[in-house]
Amino acid sequence: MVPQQQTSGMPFHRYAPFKPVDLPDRTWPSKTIDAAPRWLSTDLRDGNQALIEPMDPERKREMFDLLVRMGYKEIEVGFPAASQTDFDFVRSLIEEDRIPADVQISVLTQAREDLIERTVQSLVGAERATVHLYNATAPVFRRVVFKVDREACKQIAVEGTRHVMRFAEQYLGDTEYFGYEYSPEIFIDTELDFALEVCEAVMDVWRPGPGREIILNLPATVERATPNVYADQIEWMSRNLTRREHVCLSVHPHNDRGTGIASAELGVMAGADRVEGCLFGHGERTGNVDLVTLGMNLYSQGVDPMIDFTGIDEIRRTVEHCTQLPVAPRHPYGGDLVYTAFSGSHQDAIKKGLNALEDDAKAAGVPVSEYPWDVPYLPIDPKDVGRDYEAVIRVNSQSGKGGVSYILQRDHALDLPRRLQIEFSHVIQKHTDAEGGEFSGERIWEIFSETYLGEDGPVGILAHRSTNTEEGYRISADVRVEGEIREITGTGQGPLSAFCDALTQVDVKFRVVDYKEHALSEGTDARAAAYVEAEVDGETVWGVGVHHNITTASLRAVCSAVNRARR
Ligand SMILES: CC(=O)SCCNC(=O)CCNC(=O)[C@H](O)C(C)(C)COP(=O)(O)OP(=O)(O)OC[C@H]1O[C@@H](n2cnc3c(N)ncnc32)[C@H](O)[C@@H]1OP(=O)(O)O
Ligand SMILES: CC(C)C(=O)C(=O)O
Repeated sequence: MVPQQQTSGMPFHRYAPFKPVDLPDRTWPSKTIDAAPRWLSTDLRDGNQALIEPMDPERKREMFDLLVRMGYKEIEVGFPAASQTDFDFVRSLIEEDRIPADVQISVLTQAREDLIERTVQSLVGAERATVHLYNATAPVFRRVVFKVDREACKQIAVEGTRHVMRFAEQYLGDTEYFGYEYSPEIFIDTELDFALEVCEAVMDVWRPGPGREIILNLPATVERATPNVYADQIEWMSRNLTRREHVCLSVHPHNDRGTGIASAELGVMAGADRVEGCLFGHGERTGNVDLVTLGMNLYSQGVDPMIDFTGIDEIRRTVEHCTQLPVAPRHPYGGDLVYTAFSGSHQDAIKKGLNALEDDAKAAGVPVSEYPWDVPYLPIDPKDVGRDYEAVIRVNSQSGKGGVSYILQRDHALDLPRRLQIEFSHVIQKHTDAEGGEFSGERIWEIFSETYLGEDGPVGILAHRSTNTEEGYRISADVRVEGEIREITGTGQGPLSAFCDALTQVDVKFRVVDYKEHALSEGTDARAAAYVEAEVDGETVWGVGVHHNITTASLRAVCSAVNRARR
């Protein structure tokens, strides 16, 4: 019988389902995103206001410089009326001339006259700046927080906009470009017709037109619906707003349901021109939408995010330092473990994929870094964000031959034949089962060396001399057998068969089943590896030899197989 789930007993009846938007001719589902939206980083405002310990001025400056380096052109730098620290930070950016000419800073304020005046004052001397005004428009806020009806709520926004314009005229005469942003806070819970009415009333005051845009930012202040509902709301607003060509429609998703990314992406498909968020999703509660994931999602689809993520680890470290909060190891694109595979089948496919990529790029005469990426389990090339392949494959008890042999290839250029890969992965498996935990490249090499390359077994080769005549190959070798040094001779078609023939003189019955050799390095210091699969005294085993001389490497591989069979 199929298992039957039981009722949770939790009071789920306290929560109402979200009302869908009546938009049967919605167009966003068939849209694709083929260009980056405008980005606004609110790390220094929404991100900062949600920190356990808000950033001190030094950390704020570090964050600001990082955002500028990455290429953000719109940066919300604070809430200057909130505190002297916030005010002073904005002043320091302006007075110390730290804002590049192509970067627009913005500052947030409530719609209160005294706060607006102080906010505008913080911007004196800025070449480019935006004031961002908000008031909550959702029913529960009108009823509980502000105790106003719709009309009075709208008037808060309208009056606030008038104050912004008046104070800007009074204090910001020298500002080259003064921008204005308005947010009906809790937009997603606001009746759409009312959100539209308030935005229209604000626009009537600001009077957007050519060269005078207005940013209308529609926040999912607390994410409460599936992302398709937000997309419907955005498309509805985009269709119904007047003066749309002078409106920069902006989305500001939070992540309460864990779908902030989808909300932002569907919002852009629905007509948003701009996205507000924070690096690695810092911000109130579960955070603002994560700008790193959004940008890299575009990148992984072949769209230029217009933001530089090449040093993702440095970005992460700086954000961790500034926010004093860790980024989770599984965080998309930037977490420690996100390009790492422990499991055998993943490792196998990645190894094959990376090898194929190299071969295909070589065949096409294109550098690997430019060749179209198509490697299983890795959505992007980790090298594009400054990671190397070191961490891509890591070995523990879940790993198989692909991962183990990948590490030997990566660290020691050993290209193990398939059946040797299988044999050695069983050796590793015994160790991981017994010892647990992760096995480093060094540990794997240590086990490989002990298993195949040790020279202290019952049989060892000390020296060899050979002649190649018309009758065939003749070898004479000094070998150590059970501590005794013997000279043995043999003939064959090559050094390997001649040595096998010679070994019969010391009672070793050796038959080569498979053999492979390859160079490990180039130049005068070149070394080679030889792999022999052999039937020794009735048992099939692999042996490995590594030496500057390829013949010595192959004879060592034979001794390695004999020793393993006798061990
Ligand atoms: C969704 C968001 O992230 S919005 C941004 C939120 N960020 C912050 O609040 C951080 C900075 N804020 C602060 O430092 C302070 O709240 C200040 C300085 C702005 C105001 O401080 P105070 O005057 O002490 O007010 P308080 O913090 O209690 O805020 C609540 C008051 O502001 C009013 N208010 C809240 N938002 C707004 C708004 N957007 N416009 C006008 N009034 C508002 C409330 O109705 C309430 O008024 P009341 O005291 O008359 O009931
Ligand atoms: C001020 C607004 C944009 C905000 O932060 C929110 O609604 O989340």
